[in-house]
Amino acid sequence: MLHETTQVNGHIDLVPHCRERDLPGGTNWIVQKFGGTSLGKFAATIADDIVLTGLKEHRVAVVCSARSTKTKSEGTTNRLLRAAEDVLVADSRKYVDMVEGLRIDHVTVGQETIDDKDILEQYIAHVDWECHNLLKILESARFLKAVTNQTKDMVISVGEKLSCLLMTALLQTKGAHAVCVDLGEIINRRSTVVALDNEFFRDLAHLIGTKILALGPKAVPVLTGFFGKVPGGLLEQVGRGYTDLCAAIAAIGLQALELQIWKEVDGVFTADPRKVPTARLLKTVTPAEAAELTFYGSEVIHPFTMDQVIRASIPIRIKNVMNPRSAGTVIYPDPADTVSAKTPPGLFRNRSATSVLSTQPKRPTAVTAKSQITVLNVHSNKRTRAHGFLATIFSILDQNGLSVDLISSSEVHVSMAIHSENALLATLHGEDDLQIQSEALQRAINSLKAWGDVDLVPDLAIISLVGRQLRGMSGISGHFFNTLGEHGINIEMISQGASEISIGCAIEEREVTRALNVIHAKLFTFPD
Ligand SMILES: Nc1ncnc2c1ncn2[C@@H]1O[C@H](COP(=O)(O)OP(=O)(O)O)[C@@H](O)[C@H]1O
Ligand SMILES: N[C@@H](CC(=O)OP(=O)(O)O)C(=O)O
Repeated sequence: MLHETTQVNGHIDLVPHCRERDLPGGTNWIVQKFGGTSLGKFAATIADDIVLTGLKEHRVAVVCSARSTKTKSEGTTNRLLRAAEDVLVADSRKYVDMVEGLRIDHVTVGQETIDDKDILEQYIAHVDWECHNLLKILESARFLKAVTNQTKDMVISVGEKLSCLLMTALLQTKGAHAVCVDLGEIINRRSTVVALDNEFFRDLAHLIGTKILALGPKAVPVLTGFFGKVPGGLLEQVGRGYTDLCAAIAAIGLQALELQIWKEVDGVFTADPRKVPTARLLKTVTPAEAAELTFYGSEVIHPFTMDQVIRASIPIRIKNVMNPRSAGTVIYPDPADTVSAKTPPGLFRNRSATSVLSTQPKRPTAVTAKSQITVLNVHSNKRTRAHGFLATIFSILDQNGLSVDLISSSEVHVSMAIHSENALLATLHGEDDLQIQSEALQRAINSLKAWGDVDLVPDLAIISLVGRQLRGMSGISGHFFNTLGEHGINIEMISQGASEISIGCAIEEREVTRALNVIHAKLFTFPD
C-alpha cells in the first residue's frame, strides 16, 4: 500500500492512500454535514449528542464547514476572503492580524472544549501549523500582486481544515477513532478533467469513498467540506455553501443510507421561522422546491447537491443541531417527476402529469425572501429592439460578475433584479441621493449606457412563492400579487420563472417581514 505523508510540526501523519477498487455495496453509512454557524456555536454538543449518538447504529462520516461564531458574514470563510483581498492593498498588513485573529479564536475554542491535555496540545500544534502555512500563501500572493481563483481556494480551504481539526479532537476526547481527512488534494492534479459534469462527480465520489474506506472499520472520518482543486476553482464554479456538495459526493462514494444536513432550524418551513412565527415545518419537499427556495433566499441546501444525491437515490434530511430528536425535513423526488424524467425529451411540456400529491388540495409549499436586491432598468435607445440587445446586456453583467435573479422585459425595455452575496450594490440616502457602492455595478452601468438609458432602484428584496403544485393552481399569481396590493406593499417588478414552480416579485426591503407574514396568513392558512 502506498502512503502519502503530511508533516505537522514534527509529527508525521500517515494517511493511507490506496489504489482504486470497487466499493462494497450495502453499507451502513450515514453522512452528517454541519454548517459553519452550528459548528461555531455548538461544536462540543455536536460531537457528543449527534455524532456519538449516530455511531451507536451506523458508521458515520462527518463533513465540516468553516466555523462562524455569530453569523456567516462574520464567519471564518468571509474573514479569510477579506484577508486575501487585503494582500493587494498597498502597505496594508491587516491580513497578518486577521490570520492571528483566526488562530487565537481556534486555539481559544480548543482550550475551552478539549479536556484531554495531549489531544489539546496536538490540536494547537496543528492549528498553528495551518495558520503558519496560510500566512505563507498570503505573503506569496502579495509578492506576486495577484490573488487568483486558485489562491482564493487555497486560502478558504484553511477554514474547513481548522474546523475539522477541532471536531476530530473533540471526538477523540470521547474515545472515538476520529481521523481528520483533508480533501484539499483529493483531485488529482494530472487529471485532464475540464468540466464539473456527472462524470467528474462520479469519479470524485469514488475517490472519496475509497479514501474513507481505507481508514479501516473503526475510523470516524471527519472530512473537510472543502474538496480541492476543481477545474476553474471551487469558489468560482460551485460557490459558497460548497460543503453541502462535498457531503453529497461523500454520501454517494459511501453509498450512504442518508445524507443529513444539520442546521439551526428543525428543517424547511413554510416561511423563515425567524420572520414568520406561524410558519410550519414541512415533512418533505422535492429537490426542485429545495433548489428554488435556496436560490430565493432560504438557505436550505446548495442546489448542485440535490442533483447528485437524487441521482444516487439517497434521501437528504435537514435536521436541527439544537433539537436532534426532531425528524426534520426529508428532500425526496415526487415520483411524478421521476416518471416524466424517463419520458423522451421534447419541446412539449405535459401539463397533465399527475403528482402523487394530486389527491390532496393544491397549495404552495413555501414563501421566501432574498435581500440586497437592486433593480437595474435599461430602456433601449433604438425604436425597436436591436438584434442582440438582451445578449449584450447579459454579457456586460456577466463580465462584471453580476448575476440576474429576476428578469422582465418588453420590446425596448428590460428590468433585472440583481444581487450581490457579500456587499450592497447601491443604496438610497434620503430622497434622491443614490450611492453606488459596487465598482462592478458602476462599470456595468457605464457599458450599458451605450445601449440606452439606465436607472437603478436600490434597497429591494425579492419575495417568491414556491411550490411544485403552483403550475396547476389557477389564479394563484392573482392571489399573491393582490394580497401584497391589499396591504399597500408596492411591487417594483414581477416575474414568473420558467420552471413554473415559483412566482416572484421585487418589493421594498423594509417591507419584507410584513410581506412574508401577510402572504403566509392569506395563502398558507388551511386545516391540516
Ligand atoms: N423556509 C425556511 N425554512 C427554514 N429555514 C429558513 C427558511 N427561510 C429562511 N430560513 C433561515 O435559514 C437559516 C438556515 O439555517 P442555518 O443553520 O443558519 O444555516 P447554515 O447551516 O447554512 O448556517 C435559518 O436561520 C432560517 O431562519
Ligand atoms: N464555509 C463555506 C462553505 C459552506 O458550505 O458553508 P455553510 O455550510 O456554513 O453554508 C462558506 O462559508 O460558504
